Amino acid sequence: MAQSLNLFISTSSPISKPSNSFLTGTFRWPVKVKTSGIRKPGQFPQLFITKASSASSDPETASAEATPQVLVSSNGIVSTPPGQDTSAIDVDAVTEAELKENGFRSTRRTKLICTIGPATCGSEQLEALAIGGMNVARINMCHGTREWHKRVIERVRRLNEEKGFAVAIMMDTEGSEIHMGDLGGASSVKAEDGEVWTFSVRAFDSSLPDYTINVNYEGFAEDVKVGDELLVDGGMVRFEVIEKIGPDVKCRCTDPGLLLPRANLTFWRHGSLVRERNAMLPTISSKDWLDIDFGIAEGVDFIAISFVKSAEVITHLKSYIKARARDSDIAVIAKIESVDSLRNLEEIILASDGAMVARGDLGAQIPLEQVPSEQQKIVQLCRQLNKPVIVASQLLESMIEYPTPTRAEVADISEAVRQRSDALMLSGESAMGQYPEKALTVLRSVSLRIEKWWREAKHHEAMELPDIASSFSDSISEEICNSAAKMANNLEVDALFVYTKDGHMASLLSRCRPDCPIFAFTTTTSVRRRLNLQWGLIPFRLSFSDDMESTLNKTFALLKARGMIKSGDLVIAVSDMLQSIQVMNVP
Ligand SMILES: Nc1ncnc2c1ncn2[C@@H]1O[C@H](COP(=O)(O)OP(=O)(O)O)[C@@H](O)[C@H]1O
Ligand SMILES: C=C(OP(=O)(O)O)C(=O)O
Repeated sequence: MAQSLNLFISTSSPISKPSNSFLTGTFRWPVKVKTSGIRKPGQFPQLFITKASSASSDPETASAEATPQVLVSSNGIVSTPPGQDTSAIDVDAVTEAELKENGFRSTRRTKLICTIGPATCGSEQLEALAIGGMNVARINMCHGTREWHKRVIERVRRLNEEKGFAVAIMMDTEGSEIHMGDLGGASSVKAEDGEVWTFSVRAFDSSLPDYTINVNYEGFAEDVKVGDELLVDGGMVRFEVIEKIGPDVKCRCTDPGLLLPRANLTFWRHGSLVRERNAMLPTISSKDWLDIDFGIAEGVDFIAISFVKSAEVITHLKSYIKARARDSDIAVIAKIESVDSLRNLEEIILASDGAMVARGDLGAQIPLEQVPSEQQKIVQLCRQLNKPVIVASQLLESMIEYPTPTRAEVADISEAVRQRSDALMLSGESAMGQYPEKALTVLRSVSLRIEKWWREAKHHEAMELPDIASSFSDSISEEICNSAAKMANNLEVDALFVYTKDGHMASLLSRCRPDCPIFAFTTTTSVRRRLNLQWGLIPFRLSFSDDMESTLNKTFALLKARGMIKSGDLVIAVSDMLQSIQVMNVP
């Protein structure tokens, strides 16, 4: 008889215990729980443990003994008497089309995001990144035209369709930040120590005069004062303001470095950030709204909002998205990169679908030495509140120019992985660097190594995960996922399976950061892509059949075909999809 332990939570509807149930454990049948009226009886999430069939991929040699016992009814009880079911895992249960659609194989837990720019926008380059582990492609609306971004989105979508990837698209808005203009077509310009440059709000008709930088903020010349310090790209290059002449501001370079097109500008006075009118600018500019319309029309998976100051802007954007596209499940990511966003951190994260620690701009707004502790705080808070979190910027800055990372960069990546952030993001390294694929390889191999070390050393965190459920049925999901993840670690099972409609239960499992991989099965392509941002989730899209057993067989078959599980593996599965499971009334 197959190794099988089934844990069910049923409604209090009057049902009797069937004679041949598999119920084991410390609870009594029927388990009485009060229904909140949110879900109908029989629609509760569910947890069970099963053992992968010892059947080889050859159904001829399949053993009925090892058939997974997955037996459910709408009232939450097992059926199919032991020994009667002889169906082994059938590799034919999964179609060619489904195999092709689900080509994704990595069990790396930390997800990787690549900003797409001139160095990576071609189909072949995008495919190389997808093969190299890119889970999400980020397009930054601060650069390039909408037509350019549209072509990138089309290429990524084609790649997903033709090669079975689930690369999600994240559109990042420009926001109302002060930034430099284009550099007259140059991809970068070096500013040397002591050189005098002019920062001007003037619109130049033809090409920019030498040593001149255009600034996008009308009030710039009025706001800065002689003696102010001007930081480009969060301090990568520094200038001192030496003279103001009408719309022109003359500055001397004090810390040399590379000026990149449209780099962010901040100015400091007597060691403090000057926010003044910049702080009054709207979070979402009129250009951003047009970009957001573009993102909605293109069906991007995530919209990242720059310089979020409060939760209201996130709530406002989410209702706008719903009004524009009723069925849209675009997730909104808050970029934490300003003093205001730190001040209102918890309410912003609660209102958002995820957050980004945008260390580039954050490091220009708070002292650099505070960035690591803020990063840790944001990562932990996001996990507690069950929101995916991205650590971004300068992870491999030196690889924009050089083929190998610095030791300090490797240590920085390791720390973000050790903190269990959901995702790491490449910016200039992949957008315009000389070694985008190599940079991605470094992210991948460092992530894998630290994750492995963490598991081997049995570093289970004792992090307190607060209850976050807002309804009774959500509480059930949360308890099941917490228990399943704990059980998975204690029993050292090989995988967690989650069958999920909207991804919620998958994210609850991910939040626990269990040791084993989490295979997440959903029926929707967009949910699959969205889950691809979250720690430890390996998302697949499949159509489910009416009975859970054949769905389970199908998922085993898919994973076997992909070489991701093997016969005899022990699996814990949870599901929030009982609605679609066949009703089998218990006599
Ligand atoms: N779509 C694009 N077109 C041209 N250059 C880009 C694009 N996206 C990114 N880049 C380049 O990569 C650099 C780093 O990207 P990113 O961090 O997203 O931008 P920024 O820090 O300027 O907001 C940018 O400064 C820019 O030089
Ligand atoms: C990711 C960031 O934002 P952006 O690239 O838009 O400046 C950052 O500032 O770290």
